[in-house]
Amino acid sequence: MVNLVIKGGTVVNHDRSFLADVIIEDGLIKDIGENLAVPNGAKVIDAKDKLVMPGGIDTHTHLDLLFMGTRTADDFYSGTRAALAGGTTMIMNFILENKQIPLLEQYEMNKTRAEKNACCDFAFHACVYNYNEQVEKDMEILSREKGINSFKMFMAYKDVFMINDADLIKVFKKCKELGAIPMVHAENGDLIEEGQKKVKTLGITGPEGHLLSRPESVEAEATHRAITIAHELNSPVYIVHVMSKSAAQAVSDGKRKGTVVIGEPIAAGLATDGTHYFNKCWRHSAGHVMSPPLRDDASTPGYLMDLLANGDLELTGTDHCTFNTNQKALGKDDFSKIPNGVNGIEDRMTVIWDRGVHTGKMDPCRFVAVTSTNAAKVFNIYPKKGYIGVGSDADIVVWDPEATRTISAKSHHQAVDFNIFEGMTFHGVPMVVISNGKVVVENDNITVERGSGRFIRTPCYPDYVYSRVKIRDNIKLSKVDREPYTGPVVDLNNQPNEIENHQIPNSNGNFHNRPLTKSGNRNLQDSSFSLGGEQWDDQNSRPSTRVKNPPGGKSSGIY
Ligand SMILES: NC(=O)NCCC(=O)O
Ligand SMILES: [Zn+2]
Ligand SMILES: [Zn+2]
Repeated sequence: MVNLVIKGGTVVNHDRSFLADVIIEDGLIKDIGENLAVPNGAKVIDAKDKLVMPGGIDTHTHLDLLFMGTRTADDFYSGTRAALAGGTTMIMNFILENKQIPLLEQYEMNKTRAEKNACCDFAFHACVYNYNEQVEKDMEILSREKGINSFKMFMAYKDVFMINDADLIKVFKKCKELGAIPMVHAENGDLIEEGQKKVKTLGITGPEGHLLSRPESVEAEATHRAITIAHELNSPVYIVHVMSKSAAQAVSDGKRKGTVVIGEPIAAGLATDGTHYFNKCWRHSAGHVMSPPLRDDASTPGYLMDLLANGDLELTGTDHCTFNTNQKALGKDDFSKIPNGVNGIEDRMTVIWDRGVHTGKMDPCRFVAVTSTNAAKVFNIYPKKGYIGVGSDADIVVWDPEATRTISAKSHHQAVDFNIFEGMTFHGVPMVVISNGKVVVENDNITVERGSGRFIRTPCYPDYVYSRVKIRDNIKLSKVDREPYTGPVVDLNNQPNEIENHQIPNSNGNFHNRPLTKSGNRNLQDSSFSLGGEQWDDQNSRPSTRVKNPPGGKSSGIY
């Protein structure tokens, strides 16, 4: 049965745009073409002068999350309803429960809640806090049987969610074995702890302390570390909420070096900044507290948008994690107790259109790529999602590129009582939103059904991420064929006493004078000269010959 015909609009996909009608039947796109006949009984949506685009996919949400002692203002119902109001038709929510609860149980809890309440389709990312046999088994079941292809680790939130580097490496390796995507919240948790102590010692207790204790370098260092680990393991890595210029630069550098790194800026970081932390109004200032913080370098949003436009950053989420003012007030006397998180689920599409397309930084095709298609590709659900094509899910937004929306907590559909974009006017507004073939938003009327959203499985080994990884794994290092060395070899037990007064490092890298042997030579039998497979030069104590020299003179950075 034909349900809907979208007439006369410009269809915009990530790769091209063209004038066409779109016919929708049973939740799927049935036909696309010019001047299609309207089948009997079909509802017609007039899209003249409008754009017909794949509904947005928000890669990063926290709905119904208990965090820092309190539960988010938005649950799966209010959050997905607001998402649809803004033109987002699918969300990807983090499963983030108390780390004592096994991952599989966390998954079941979240799936039950979402299936009962979500109004749009949803998928999940799981979070991993450490590595052991149980976690390994759960990761296998989640990815092979339960439809989860992404695992997030926190390099911050010390003593709560933070994972150590050794376990982080193990999780990266496990993800690679499973064809899953390791994601990281990249901030140095140990340095944040130091920063918080320092800032509090100065008597700073207000929200500005949040920014001051988490400087850019703390985000950039962890971003660089995560990318380096991925590079050396030939693993992909997904950096969630890239918030600063220097972290974004680390992502760009990683890409240029050939690492498969996906950088995700969020609506907040693309359109507002950390100068708000210095606002005299505590409520206003605390309302912007999130981690990593918005940056007080006011050129940051424009810079992040530039990188999103040129491809260095790949896709967008919101990190929608909302707390009302009375919840933020848990930290009224101590910034480190302010629940972290801001809104965006409803605002993202409009914010990115305005700051990205309306400014001329990106074209509508790139907008579709960064708000929908690239997410579908990265998480392996393309072209079911993220594409206007025959057979794809009918998740569609009819977009008015010229209409404007002034955002306010008074009129938004998010449950939270604060909006970080309060009073800001943006171009680009969804006129009609179609979710699973049903009109759910039309001229500001929202008609959603609690529990109508479906769980979308994200299969492992997305080509978009893994095809390069697989090819590179097949490029084997080979040794250099050469004639064996047949010349003399120094006898270490019978050397002239030429290093008598030199200090040489022991195997810990400490320096000490070696005792002379009876023969008057240094006793070199305990081989302090060999550190980690490297020969050491006695004169200036640095490696002189790399024993494990890679073939062809290549360093380990072959990618
Ligand atoms: N980002 C934030 O401030 N809150 C949500 C948890 C997280 O993603 O770190
Ligand atoms: Zn995070
Ligand atoms: Zn988050």
